[in-house]
Amino acid sequence: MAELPGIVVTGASGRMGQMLIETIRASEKARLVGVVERAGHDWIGQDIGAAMGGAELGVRVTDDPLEAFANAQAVIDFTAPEATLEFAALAAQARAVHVIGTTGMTDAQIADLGPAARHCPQIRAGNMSLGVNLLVQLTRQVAAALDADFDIEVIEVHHNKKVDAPSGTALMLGEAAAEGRGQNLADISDRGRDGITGARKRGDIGFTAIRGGDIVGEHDVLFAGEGERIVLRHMATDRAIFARGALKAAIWGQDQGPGQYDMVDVLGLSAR
Ligand SMILES: NC(=O)C1=CN([C@@H]2O[C@H](COP(=O)(O)OP(=O)(O)OC[C@H]3O[C@@H](n4cnc5c(N)ncnc54)[C@H](O)[C@@H]3O)[C@@H](O)[C@H]2O)C=CC1
Ligand SMILES: O=C(O)C1=N[C@H](C(=O)O)C[C@H](O)C1
Repeated sequence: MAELPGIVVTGASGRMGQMLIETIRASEKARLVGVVERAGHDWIGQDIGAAMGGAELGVRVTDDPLEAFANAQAVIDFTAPEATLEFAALAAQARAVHVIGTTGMTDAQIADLGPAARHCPQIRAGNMSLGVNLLVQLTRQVAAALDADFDIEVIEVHHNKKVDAPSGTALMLGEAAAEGRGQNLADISDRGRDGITGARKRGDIGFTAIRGGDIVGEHDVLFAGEGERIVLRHMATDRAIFARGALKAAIWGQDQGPGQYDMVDVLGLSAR
């Protein structure tokens, strides 16, 4: 019987890193073979299970990603944009599937991921949950069915530690709405209103970001017309939904050639 795919988790001490480690540990379809944290972190050298406050898992936290990736079939990476760029090059070198959940990347940083994907499958999504990826499709359909008499606003709500805005999910939803209208989001995006902004521009897609407490992640797409409103909503109450999606992507990626993929590919959702 073929050995289960060996997976490395980067950003091991993070909110998502720990959730991913738990998810892989509990899975019968993959093995945890490495965990990476940034140099200088307290957990470097410790057993990851013990560092997380539980039983030892026999995997030590390292700050050497190249060494960790060398023996892995997949890398699951929910860290920060600069780190993800470094990991993309190293995953390519190791020919390991690179699953990228990191958000807040600039367009230039996203373009810089391209060369690495010539050597390994690279699966990236601002949200790895089934529910949000379905909501993206619904948003595209509703936007295509309505004209610009309906103002579109994407409202996202997250915990007070989140460092990027709009969220990666909000951008996915905004892009889907723009596609539904046959437009580029960059041309009609309205972000960061403050002061005398003037009336809302017809056809724009607005973004609102709310931060507070321990909220895992909530996204509304509001279609506001004269005398009626439609709201499409996703509410995440458990980070496990993102970890399960990422693990599914890492396993799915074992059968793919080099290239760039997203969760629509992984989940086999209907054509765009
Ligand atoms: N695509 C998705 O479904 C989801 C994406 N995210 C995104 O994942 C990212 C991480 O989110 P959280 O876990 O909440 O953040 P966090 O701040 O709790 O964790 C990030 C971890 O990455 C580590 N890190 C940073 N630079 C590193 C480096 N060079 N080498 C190794 N480790 C490094 C940090 O030390 C930290 O432990 C964010 O961009 C967030 O938006 C979060 C949830 C779901
Ligand atoms: O940082 C988070 O927590 C989340 N980030 C992702 C995003 O930016 O959309 C996904 C999820 O909403 C949680």
